[in-house]
Amino acid sequence: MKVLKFGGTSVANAINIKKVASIVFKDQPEKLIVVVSAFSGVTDLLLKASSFASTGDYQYKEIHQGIEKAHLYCIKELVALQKQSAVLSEIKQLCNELEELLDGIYKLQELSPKTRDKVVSFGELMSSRIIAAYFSDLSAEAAWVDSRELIKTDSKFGYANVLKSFTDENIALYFKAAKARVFVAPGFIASNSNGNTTTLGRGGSDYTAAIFASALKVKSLEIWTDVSGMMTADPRVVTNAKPIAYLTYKEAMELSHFGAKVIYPPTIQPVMDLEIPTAIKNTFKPEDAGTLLLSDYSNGSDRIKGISSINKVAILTLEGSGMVGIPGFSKLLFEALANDHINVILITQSSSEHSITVAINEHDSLRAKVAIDSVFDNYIEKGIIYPVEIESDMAIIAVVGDKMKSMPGTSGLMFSTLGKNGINIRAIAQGSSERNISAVISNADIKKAVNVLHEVFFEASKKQLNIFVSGVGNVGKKLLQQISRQKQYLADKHNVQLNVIGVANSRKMLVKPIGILENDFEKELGEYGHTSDVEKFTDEIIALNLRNSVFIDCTAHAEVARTYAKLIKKSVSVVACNKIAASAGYWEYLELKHLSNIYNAPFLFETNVGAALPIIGTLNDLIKTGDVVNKIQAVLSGTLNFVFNNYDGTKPFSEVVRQAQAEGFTEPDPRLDLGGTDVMRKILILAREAGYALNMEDIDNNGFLPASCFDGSVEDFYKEMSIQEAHFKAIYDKAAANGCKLKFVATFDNGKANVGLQEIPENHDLYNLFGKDNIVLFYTNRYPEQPLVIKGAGAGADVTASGVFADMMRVASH
Ligand SMILES: NC(=O)C1=CN([C@@H]2O[C@H](COP(=O)(O)OP(=O)(O)OC[C@H]3O[C@@H](n4cnc5c(N)ncnc54)[C@H](OP(=O)(O)O)[C@@H]3O)[C@@H](O)[C@H]2O)C=CC1
Ligand SMILES: N[C@@H](CC=O)C(=O)O
Repeated sequence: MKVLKFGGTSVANAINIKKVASIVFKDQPEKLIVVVSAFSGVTDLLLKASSFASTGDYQYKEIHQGIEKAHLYCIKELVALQKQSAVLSEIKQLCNELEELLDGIYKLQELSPKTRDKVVSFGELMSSRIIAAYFSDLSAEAAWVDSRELIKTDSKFGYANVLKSFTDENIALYFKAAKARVFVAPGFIASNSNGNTTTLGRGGSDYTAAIFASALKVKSLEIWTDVSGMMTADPRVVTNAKPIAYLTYKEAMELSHFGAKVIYPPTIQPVMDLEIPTAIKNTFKPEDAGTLLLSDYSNGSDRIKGISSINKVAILTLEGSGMVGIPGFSKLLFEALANDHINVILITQSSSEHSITVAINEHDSLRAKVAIDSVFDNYIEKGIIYPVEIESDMAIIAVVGDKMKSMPGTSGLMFSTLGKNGINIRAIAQGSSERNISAVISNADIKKAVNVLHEVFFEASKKQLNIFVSGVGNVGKKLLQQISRQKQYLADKHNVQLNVIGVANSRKMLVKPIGILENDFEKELGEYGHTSDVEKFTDEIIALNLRNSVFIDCTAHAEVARTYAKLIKKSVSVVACNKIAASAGYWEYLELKHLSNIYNAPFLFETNVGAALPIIGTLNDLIKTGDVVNKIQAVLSGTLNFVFNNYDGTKPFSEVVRQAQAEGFTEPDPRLDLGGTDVMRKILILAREAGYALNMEDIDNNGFLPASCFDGSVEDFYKEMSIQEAHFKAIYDKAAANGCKLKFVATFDNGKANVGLQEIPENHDLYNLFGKDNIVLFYTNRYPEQPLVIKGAGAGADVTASGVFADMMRVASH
């Protein structure tokens, strides 16, 4: 014998009920009990109607009519015409009874739990009658059975307790004598010793099925629903959630208590006691394996089977010296809550016994405070206990799995993952069964928390990186192209999934949680983007609160650089080719590095010096391994190297500069390159990364541009450079006459830094430097005479974008 239960959407309408029939009558030669719940939404409507009636609101009539119409319509859709009249009159009669009951409530304007149970029972009574009539139409072996006659409870209306042995005996006797093969029984409803209808709690149809299953010690119980089993997480929150093939009863109990709504928690106890295999299957995809609940299963090593959460929780903390070492203190606390019917979801007490924290439903929090404070008012008056503190807007996240007790490191992984993602944990609880570790966190973090934990426990194979690019000019655009080209490779070979979620330029910004197509970003930005606003862009990133978020700054804008601290404090990593932050005031630079450490969000800017050349990374490695940098000599401007490599007076100086700009080597404002500011920033960043506390003001700039070039706009700058052509020619001729090349050199020596144009003779390390190349010579304790040299292309959108990309991948593997 088997028990099958169909609920909610499985019995929403005639089409779905036909699907149920195809499952029930498919190759099932054995006896079956089919437990059904009310048609989808009907229980809510019945509750609403009774509540309207009790407040004297005539709308209950309309609801009643709607319910009647829907049920009669369903009969016409399901049952053959010649067999309809019997069931139509049965349902009509039930509808009349229901109407009389509602009229009575309306007249008395009173609704007791007993009457409410009676009203809601009509949902299951009608659905089961109709389905039984339909099944009888399909097979002569089908019959209706009244669960109220068989399942006996106490009189706790709304949530009645089953009188187990009496019920078991009743059920066994009944089915021993019954002749049909397929029995259709209403779920959820039962009766007390006086024959009054009781109910088993919302979702109680699952429980009805389990009661039948355990009373008859059936071979299996099947709970048919609209999902393919219990999932590793709520699929509405985690897109990669997957069905769990096997669960122990205890794991299922933990998951269902903790918000996984697939099975009604009390259902599990009766089947667990008798070790009845229980399958959770999908009516709409019967071919899916679903989830099988067993007492134990030896294969499978997943230490965590699922992640669940409860929202809208408040935590109450009772604290004070008055509770230390006093027996019975917690009893008083929990009695106060119990007396006020307040359910406690989680408890934690520090071993110092100085505080107890409990989590409860948010809507009970004020009642709980009043109840507890009044019990402890004596202690509060004496100042040895503080009044209860309430923290609302909390949520509980739990990881569940039997095997975690035999595998160390589960809680370590859980908490470090939450920590790495900037999720603050307010309280922790782990039952002694070691089957569930729960943490209380802010409600705002719950989606992110479930996703990051799902990623580490179930998707170890793919890490999501959520990318926001500010600045989509030369470098930003190239970066998006590179991401687009490389995405599949990274997903396949490195298990990193790149999602570009936001882009912005100075005019428009767009944040699109489902992702922006990198190759189409200009179109999307144009069509759907809003007016750009640096603050709003970062606020949206923070509000989205996506795991592994990385903000990429490809602008040259100070306002954008000013947002880093705010982002890092929310655990958003920052990758910048914009040099403004790392070359701002020393304390601002240090603050960002410090924040990056405490919030565990990388702040990376390798491209600030020498584009994609591994200069900052190499310097960091030297310092980390104990080397000391004594001197740096470098050519750090791609623009200036290009200009002086290409200028010999045959073409005007200003035109060579224009060419450098057209090639994408210059800053958005080329005066920063020509005036030496860009190189000052770079040597400053190197000195700082080497451990020296320098500022821009500490650097001497031996510039070569006449002061007049800095007046006016960028166009004025180009005009002025043409006017000053003779000045540039003279500088060039003098160097050439000395057999030298012109290089704009940056030096850091003995704690001091300077930049300036130098004539470099042929035998010098800096002489053979072509095109837009950069070179850096590090003189350190380990490299005292022969410096460590890094040389190569030091500017250009493509190389810079690749350096930014590499920093981004460093964030991914952080
Ligand atoms: N080019 C190179 O070789 C290297 C460049 N870098 C750095 O890369 C950065 C970008 O350079 P590059 O791509 O050449 O510059 P571009 O001028 O080509 O691009 C700058 C981008 O920033 C956008 N922008 C400006 N202000 C804002 C703002 N407030 N909010 C959002 N976006 C804004 C611009 O928008 P809009 O288009 O609307 O003006 C544009 O999309 C610079 O900081 C530079 O120092 C670093 C190493 C090498
Ligand atoms: N404008 C810079 C680009 C890289 O930082 C340069 O010319 O080197």
